Amino acid sequence: MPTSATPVIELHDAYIMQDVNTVLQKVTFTLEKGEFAYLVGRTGSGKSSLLKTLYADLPLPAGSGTVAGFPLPKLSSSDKVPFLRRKLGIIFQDFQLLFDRSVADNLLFVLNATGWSGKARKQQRISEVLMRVGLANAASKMPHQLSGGEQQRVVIARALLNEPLLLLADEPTGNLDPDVADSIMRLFVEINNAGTAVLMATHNYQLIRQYPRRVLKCEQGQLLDSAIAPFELAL
Ligand SMILES: Nc1ncnc2c1ncn2[C@@H]1O[C@H](COP(=O)(O)OP(=O)(O)OP(=O)(O)O)[C@@H](O)[C@H]1O
Repeated sequence: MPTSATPVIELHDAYIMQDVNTVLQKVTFTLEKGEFAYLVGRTGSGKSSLLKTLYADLPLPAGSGTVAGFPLPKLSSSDKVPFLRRKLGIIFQDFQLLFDRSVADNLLFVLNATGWSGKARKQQRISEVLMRVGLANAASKMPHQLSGGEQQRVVIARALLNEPLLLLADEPTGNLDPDVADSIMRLFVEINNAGTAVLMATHNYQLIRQYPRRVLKCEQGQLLDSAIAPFELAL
């Protein structure tokens, strides 16, 4: 099991592949516990593919890597994927809420799927995460009664249910207007300040300038790292 000094992500000479095509090669980087990094790069440069590899939706065919202490090679085809996913919070641009049930039931669905028991315990956890994202009064609402920003907060609450070590976010502010994007970003900063590592793919350079952090950039099949060699942010 990981110790407190174990990074949450460790990739060494990793190959990120889509089918038979190499998207990124020789990817080497480490994300420490509680660290925050952006993931940038042009459309099609490999951000989503890298994130998918990290949550074992794509295999790691060459190189080595661990996420939350789980070795990635061969993991995507094993029955251990759910154990990895319980250590992660995964947030996509399109919210993927279940629109046929309330906010509380969306969260309950995940608690039930991840082995929680005890009605009172589950209600308590749902209240806690909704409070955390500033939606204490939204439990009984249906997703369509919420704004886009509020729906994204529910998605973030859902990702926090199992106290993840790491949040992987793919364009979490992509469909939101600038003010709402800023409030979602502040929420990510708060969550990160409380100790959860965050890797966030984004095209929003304004947010990066406003909340400067380490930047990983997918470019021409490689991953550049601002912590090793600073680069211009412009696309
Ligand atoms: N399901 C798939 N099957 C085959 N190739 C894919 C698949 N998804 C993406 N690709 C290809 O992999 C490459 C990287 O795509 P990826 O979605 O990782 O880029 P991205 O940087 O996340 O782009 P965007 O900013 O548009 O989301 C692209 O060439 C893309 O066409």
